[in-house]
Amino acid sequence: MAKIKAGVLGATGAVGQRFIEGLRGHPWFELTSLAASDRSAGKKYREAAKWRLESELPDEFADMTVVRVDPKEVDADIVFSALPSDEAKKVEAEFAAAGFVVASNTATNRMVPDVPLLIPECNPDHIELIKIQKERRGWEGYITTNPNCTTIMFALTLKPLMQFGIESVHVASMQAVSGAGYEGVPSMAILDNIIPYIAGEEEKVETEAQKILGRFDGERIVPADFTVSASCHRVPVMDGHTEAVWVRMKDDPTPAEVRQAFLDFNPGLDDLPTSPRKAIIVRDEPDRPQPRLDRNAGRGMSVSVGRIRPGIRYICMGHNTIRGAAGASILNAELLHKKGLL
Ligand SMILES: NC(=O)C1=CN([C@@H]2O[C@H](COP(=O)(O)OP(=O)(O)OC[C@H]3O[C@@H](n4cnc5c(N)ncnc54)[C@H](OP(=O)(O)O)[C@@H]3O)[C@@H](O)[C@H]2O)C=CC1
Ligand SMILES: N[C@@H](CC(=O)OP(=O)(O)O)C(=O)O
Repeated sequence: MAKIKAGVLGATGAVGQRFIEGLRGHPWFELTSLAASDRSAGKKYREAAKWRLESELPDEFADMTVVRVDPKEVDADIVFSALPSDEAKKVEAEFAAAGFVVASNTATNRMVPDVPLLIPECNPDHIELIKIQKERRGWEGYITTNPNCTTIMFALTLKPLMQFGIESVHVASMQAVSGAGYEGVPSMAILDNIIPYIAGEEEKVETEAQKILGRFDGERIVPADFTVSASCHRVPVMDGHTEAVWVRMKDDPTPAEVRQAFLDFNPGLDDLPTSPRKAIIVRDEPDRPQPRLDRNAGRGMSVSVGRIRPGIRYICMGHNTIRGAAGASILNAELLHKKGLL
């Protein structure tokens, strides 16, 4: 089978680099185009990007020439978007209109009614929106999105709890510095410190999960009927968002029932290459999960949960630039391919 040609928009950035890492040697996708700003276009990737991951910059991409973020310059069937939101707003629709499948990691289109906000383990049926989106807009291509990196961790853990009738969720996040990009938080601001504010984050966290866990009624997504109240904080951790979660449920399950629901959760995505063997990993030690020890579980795609207590209260944690960003988009693209939409 010929591989599907993939491009990365914003390929030189923090998330762009994770895309390159995640697409290297992918069995279905071949990375054919690396796009970034005019500052980088025309340069070899190794000159344009400061490679900041622990893995080596793959040789096969180091000498690729970076192109501009322009549908006429990008050679691909699908583009993974890791652009700043304001730039994404301008160009993602242009790419979709030009016939590209756009798997976007940016906030720009997530809450647009005819754009699926996907977590394959939670709402694979929401891809039905794609047909509606294409008809409405008259596009050859289409846009899908993945959630904010804080939303995705707790939304995934809520999926197996939906059976108990979720009424309200409270979440307090402890977010890694990589979520803000390499130059996002100065070291003098975050070392020996916690910053109890992340611009725009609580608004996203308080709305996205209801769309993800909502019901597709044949025309639109009817949001899930629970409230989310969030408090978001930046902590001096490199990678891995940790979240304290309180969930009130109509059936008032015990911690043992909640633990069992997490253990039983099997979304049946074993045939997708980026899918972890376990989407949710239950840690029974009293002091887990921890970002340094648990963020790479399932190659960065598992969400670890622990400290399940009456209330119901628990901690969840996952890798913010893999499960929370590039890995999430790649998993979405794999779902689209499996469903014949790519
Ligand atoms: N799912 C999630 O929650 C997460 C999402 N994100 C989102 O992913 C996106 C990328 O974040 P991150 O990688 O940290 O950002 P970076 O600042 O590290 O990278 C930005 C990338 O976009 C390119 N770029 C910047 N401005 C322009 C422009 N005007 N035209 C074309 N390309 C441009 C840059 O190219 P150059 O190097 O040439 O300047 C670079 O490749 C953001 O929207 C961010 O919010 C990030 C983390 C997690
Ligand atoms: N706000 C997240 C990362 C991010 O960019 O989120 P979004 O994709 O919703 O803009 C963080 O700082 O950790």
